Amino acid sequence: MGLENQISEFTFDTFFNNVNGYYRTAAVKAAIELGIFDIVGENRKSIDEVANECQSSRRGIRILCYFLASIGFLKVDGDVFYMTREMVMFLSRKAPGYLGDSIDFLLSPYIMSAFDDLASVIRTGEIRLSSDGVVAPDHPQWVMFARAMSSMMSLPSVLLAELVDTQPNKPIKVLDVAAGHGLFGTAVARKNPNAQVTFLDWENVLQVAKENVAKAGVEDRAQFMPGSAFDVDWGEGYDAVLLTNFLHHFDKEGCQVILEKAKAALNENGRAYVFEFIANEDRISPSLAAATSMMMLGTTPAGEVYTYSDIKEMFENVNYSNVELRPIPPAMENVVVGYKNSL
Ligand SMILES: Nc1ncnc2c1ncn2[C@@H]1O[C@H](CSCC[C@H]([NH3+])C(=O)O)[C@@H](O)[C@H]1O
Repeated sequence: MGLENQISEFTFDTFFNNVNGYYRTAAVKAAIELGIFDIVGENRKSIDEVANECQSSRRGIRILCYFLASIGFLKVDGDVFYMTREMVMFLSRKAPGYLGDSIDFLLSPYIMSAFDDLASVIRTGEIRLSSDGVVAPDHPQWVMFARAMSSMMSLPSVLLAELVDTQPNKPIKVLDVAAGHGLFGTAVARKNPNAQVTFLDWENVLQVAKENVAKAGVEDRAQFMPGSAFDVDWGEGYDAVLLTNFLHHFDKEGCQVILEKAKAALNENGRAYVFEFIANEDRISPSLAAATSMMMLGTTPAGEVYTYSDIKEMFENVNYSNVELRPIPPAMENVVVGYKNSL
């Protein structure tokens, strides 16, 4: 049963499919680890063939593959399994849109442990992870994030660069805050040969950004600024400040501190670009926005996913002149552009 049906009508299945939701997690993780999506790929494979190729028990593969087909991760025709074009695009290791690496971060024991006792997190308002969870200084989890999640950001980073670099080849100065893998700033540097880009993040995470900057061949136009975005001096005169997947880790006050720092660092025509999962005003769609809020509930002291009106209000509270929502399909995230001064 698809998620849409589950939310439109509560049934017996709704209860058990959600209580047993961890079977889905386990099955998808096992399939990625066993290489099942690479074995099936663009082929049609029988249970015996899959079992042989991944050197696994026939019973295990049979039960797993039928379950994967029941949750939409494989197609089945009798006892032959195959994948749709979309499945191949996201699940085949060699496809550019491959999502499988994200489990290294999303299903890491550290992140999963944040949800061991969610009721107590909610009752006490305190996360189970030590100190500030994933927003603690120099948190090693972000190095893993930068490696595991970068492939998901390669298309969005190119789409955001299109928005940022409106006048081709004009010298511009860009600050990529909480850069992680650094793909967003790197995409601007690749698009515009006269762009200078500064990458800000924890020292350990910047090592990954440096690798990606070198791979893109733009190291001569890259600077690195280690430390906390809340503490370090960002400098000034930037045409663009990129805030990608950062604000949802903090409460509104924290976000406003960041937006205010961005405003002070921008030049008179400068713009801040917030790239985020944005919840619709109903706060239940898109479902990944509501799910990302759950992630923040478990792993950060105060973060959550915001609606466009929340983000607009935060920008307005720190006196940006204009705020505009710019979807960049097919990315699931949206961009909110804040203009320091009127156009
Ligand atoms: N206080 C902080 N100062 C600077 N970076 C931080 C801070 N807290 C968390 N981070 C970084 O915030 C990033 C969030 S993940 C977002 C990474 C990237 N901008 C992307 O859109 O994919 C991680 O790289 C963290 O290391």
